[in-house]
Amino acid sequence: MFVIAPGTLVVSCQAAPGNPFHSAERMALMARAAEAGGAGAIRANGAEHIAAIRAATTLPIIGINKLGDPAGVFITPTFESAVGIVAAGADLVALDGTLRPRPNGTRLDQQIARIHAELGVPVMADVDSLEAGIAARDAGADLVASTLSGYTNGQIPTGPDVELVRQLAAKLDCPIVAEGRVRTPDDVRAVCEAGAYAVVVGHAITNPMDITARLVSAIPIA
Ligand SMILES: CC(=O)N[C@H](C=O)[C@@H](O)[C@H](O)[C@H](O)COP(=O)(O)O
Repeated sequence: MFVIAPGTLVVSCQAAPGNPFHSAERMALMARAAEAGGAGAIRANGAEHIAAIRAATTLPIIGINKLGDPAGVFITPTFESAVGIVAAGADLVALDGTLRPRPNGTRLDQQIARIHAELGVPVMADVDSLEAGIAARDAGADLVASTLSGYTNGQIPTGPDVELVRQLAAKLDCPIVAEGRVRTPDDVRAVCEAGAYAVVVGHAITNPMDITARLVSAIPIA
């Protein structure tokens, strides 16, 4: 049971501190707007925002809890960080599934096993490579997502990692979720043709600052 249906567009309703939309109420409005537009699920960060979104929509929620240093493992890095988001209403927990060292020497397979056993929800591993995806599936992940591709080394690419989605879909026996820099209908088609089970879109829908900056940067300098 994967919580999200095949062919779902998931809208990531996140706003970091410093973003004028950084509040639970505003993220709940984003979730309602996403639902009205046809989204089939929401991705959200932190117990407070998830609780507000849970009260505003019946859509499934992929919950995360960003903690610690963004240069390392910071998306739901421990079992403990998953407890509050499930209590707040998350139906599925997403967590860092890269091969990087985890906090306090914890192991991915142990974290996933505890989430399954004690919280009773499926787990989606956010990975950055085929190798990490294979390891995360072996560790018990129910779904694998391309979320962290482009963020763990070097320069951040402009578009989604369609090739990683294709490789994960060809190799793994679980749903593959395309996430990260999906911005246009062509991007959505490309990741779906590559084998994505579902597609997560964040900034291109829920971050007006990012949308504005991209359009401003397209204005020719006089
Ligand atoms: C790398 C990282 O921290 N990704 C985060 C994961 O939750 C979010 O900041 C992204 O917005 C989300 O993955 C959706 O991606 P995009 O906003 O590119 O559509």
